[in-house]
Amino acid sequence: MTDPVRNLKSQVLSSDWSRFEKYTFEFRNPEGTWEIQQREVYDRGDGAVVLLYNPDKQSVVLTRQFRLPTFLNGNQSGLMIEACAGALEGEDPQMSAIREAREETGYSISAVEKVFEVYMSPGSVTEKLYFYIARYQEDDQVSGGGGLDTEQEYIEVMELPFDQAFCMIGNGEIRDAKTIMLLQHLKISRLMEG
Ligand SMILES: Nc1nc2c(ncn2[C@@H]2O[C@H](COP(=O)(O)OP(=O)(O)O[C@H]3O[C@H](CO)[C@@H](O)[C@H](O)[C@@H]3O)[C@@H](O)[C@H]2O)c(=O)[nH]1
Ligand SMILES: [Mg+2]
Repeated sequence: MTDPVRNLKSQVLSSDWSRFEKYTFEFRNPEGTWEIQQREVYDRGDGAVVLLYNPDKQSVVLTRQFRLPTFLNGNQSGLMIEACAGALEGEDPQMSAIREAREETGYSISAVEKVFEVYMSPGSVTEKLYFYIARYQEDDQVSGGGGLDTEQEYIEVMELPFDQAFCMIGNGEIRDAKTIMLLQHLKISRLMEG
């Protein structure tokens, strides 16, 4: 297959916590003609998300934390209910999911099950997010979680009945894409039905 892009050039607009670049490139359009395009792209690396679930208790573990971008766009409290997630820190995505579960929720899980890999916002963000689910037991909780103090995360851990969490998608209390995807995955795959 012919490469769809040639003469790719970029200008760094910001390079601080993450990288924001403006790309200019030639794109081979469906008619086979090369045309010049420009796109601004945000690169904050890849991430991993894991939904902890317990079919015996019919429960899931979620987190609640302040998310500035949502506050800037209509979410008055800025709080978001999410499955635990985090940026990959140079490690295997599975290990990252296990580490984030421990840091954010306090649950020490030893294995996760892969669901899928997804580009969450392909028009502007490079991030690929690795999705996992993991069964947990009550005695897997080895600390209160809450995230790293050094990262000023202030994460609240919420253990909820699965049915309640699922209803919270419908009533708008849960409006984070990765979390909705994983709750729906649990439902579709009937993993909560024993
Ligand atoms: N100083 C500074 N700190 C930042 C910035 N952005 C993030 N941080 C800090 O870095 C921490 C990153 O925490 P993680 O748990 O690794 O990531 P996350 O914010 O939970 O992100 C996860 O969810 C995102 C949204 O769904 C995903 O985009 C991301 O890949 C990951 O899965 C944040 O809590 C915050 O303390 C920034 O621009 N500046
Ligand atoms: Mg996180």
